[in-house]
Amino acid sequence: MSCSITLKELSYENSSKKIFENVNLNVGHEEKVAIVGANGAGKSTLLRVIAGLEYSYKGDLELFHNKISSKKEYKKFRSDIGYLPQDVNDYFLCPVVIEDVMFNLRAKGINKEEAYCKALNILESMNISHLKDRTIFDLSGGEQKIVALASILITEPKILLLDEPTNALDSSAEKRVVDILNSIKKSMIIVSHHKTFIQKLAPTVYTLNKNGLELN
Ligand SMILES: Nc1ncnc2c1ncn2[C@@H]1O[C@H](COP(=O)(O)OP(=O)(O)OP(=O)(O)O)[C@@H](O)[C@H]1O
Repeated sequence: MSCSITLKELSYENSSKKIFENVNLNVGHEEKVAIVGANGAGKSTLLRVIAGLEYSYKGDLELFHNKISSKKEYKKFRSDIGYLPQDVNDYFLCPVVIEDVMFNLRAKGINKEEAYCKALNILESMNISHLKDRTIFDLSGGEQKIVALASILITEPKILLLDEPTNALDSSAEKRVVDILNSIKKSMIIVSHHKTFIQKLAPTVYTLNKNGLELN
């Protein structure tokens, strides 16, 4: 199987305790996998490790069959990874919605007009074009989440790491996110407590517990 993400005997501990251990996982090309588990089981930390935000792990992390053993090596793959954190507040790069959604395209050298058109298209496809000129920090938590998702999807990363993507969304926004994510053919790891959301999206579900990841 062609794997986008491979984890072998991955473990992580911070200064005071072991967060998770014995984590083994293969996520195939365009495969969608969900991870569930109790509060504090380490799901968000695991996603942060895969997203290249935590480096003091033990075991192997491979992206597209390349073993990542340093920050420098991770850099080669950073643009392939779209990471939606559980709390999106600290991750916005611009104060206005349309500017934030355009930002990563502009950073890749795409001209302003093209970036603007693409940003508008994605906001329309997510039914949030009415938010385009709003200040991000005046939006509701659910609106911020869906704007953050638009800012990630616009760059078309090969892998999506989504931490509670429907947290704070109302049912119509949740349905829109399900439809959008179902239409995207990418490798995904979705962390969520929403069982019905997961059922609609990910055929493979693991529980993270003290033994590692167990297939449900
Ligand atoms: N910045 C941090 N500093 C210290 N401990 C932390 C930090 N972030 C997380 N932890 C601890 O790591 C453990 C795992 O947290 P994590 O957020 O990864 O769990 P989770 O499974 O995502 O939980 P939840 O379902 O509640 O979101 C918890 O015991 C938490 O207290």
